[in-house]
Amino acid sequence: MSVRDVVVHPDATLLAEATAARLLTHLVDVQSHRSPVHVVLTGGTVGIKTLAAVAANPVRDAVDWSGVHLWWGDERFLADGDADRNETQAREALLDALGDALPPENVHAVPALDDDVTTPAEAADEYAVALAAATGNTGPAPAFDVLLLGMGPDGHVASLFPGHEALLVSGRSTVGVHGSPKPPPLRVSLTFDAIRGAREVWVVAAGAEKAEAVAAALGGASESEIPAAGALGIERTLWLVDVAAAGPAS
Ligand SMILES: O=C1O[C@H](COP(=O)(O)O)[C@@H](O)[C@H](O)[C@H]1O
Repeated sequence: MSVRDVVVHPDATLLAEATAARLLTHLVDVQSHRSPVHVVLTGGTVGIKTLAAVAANPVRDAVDWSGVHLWWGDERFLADGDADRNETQAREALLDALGDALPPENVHAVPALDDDVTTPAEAADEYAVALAAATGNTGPAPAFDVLLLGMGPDGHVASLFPGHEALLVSGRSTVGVHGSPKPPPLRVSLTFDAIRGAREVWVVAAGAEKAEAVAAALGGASESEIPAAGALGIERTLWLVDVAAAGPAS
């Protein structure tokens, strides 16, 4: 049976540091009985802060990064190296610091806008092929070991926004997103099918502006209203929040 836990940390900095410590320990634990390990990264404020905290944590050297594959839950459809790409921010926060320990072929960035890939749908299709290849083409996406998700104040996770048609896409692992209410408007996202194929889903959220969405998601809101409510792991769904995001009841 899937378990849901909520862990509240004092502030955004401690939330990021505790999430980083939790992630590193979890990777070490999983590597004691399974390889490779598939991790899905998130963009966003706390997501990137968490990656920087991983880079600064000495336990990162206890992880065998050659056996870790990194994916993204969503990406802003921009040119390679654009400062607003989640990949660019993740490279600056963590991947560059890992250096040779992390083989480049283990880093599965969402295709960027270029001469060959000109629409979010093309990028999504290419990413779906990469995801399926990682399963040996036996399924649409790996059973991710940990899937990290930030959450916007509107309750969006990855690039699945409230009321958006991308929420309804099923039977495939990725979707091209047009008209994102948060800039940039063009994005690529994992679908709920791919998200819900993860063993563990960790939603990280900080700040009072997220409190209403956290309460709604945990209080049984529909996923069309609050997409974070539909982000569930097969074995565990973990909500990692700070006091402000947990709201007055915490
Ligand atoms: O645009 C995005 O926003 C969300 C949440 O970001 P935050 O700054 O409010 O924490 C993030 O999860 C997503 O990956 C990103 O593309």
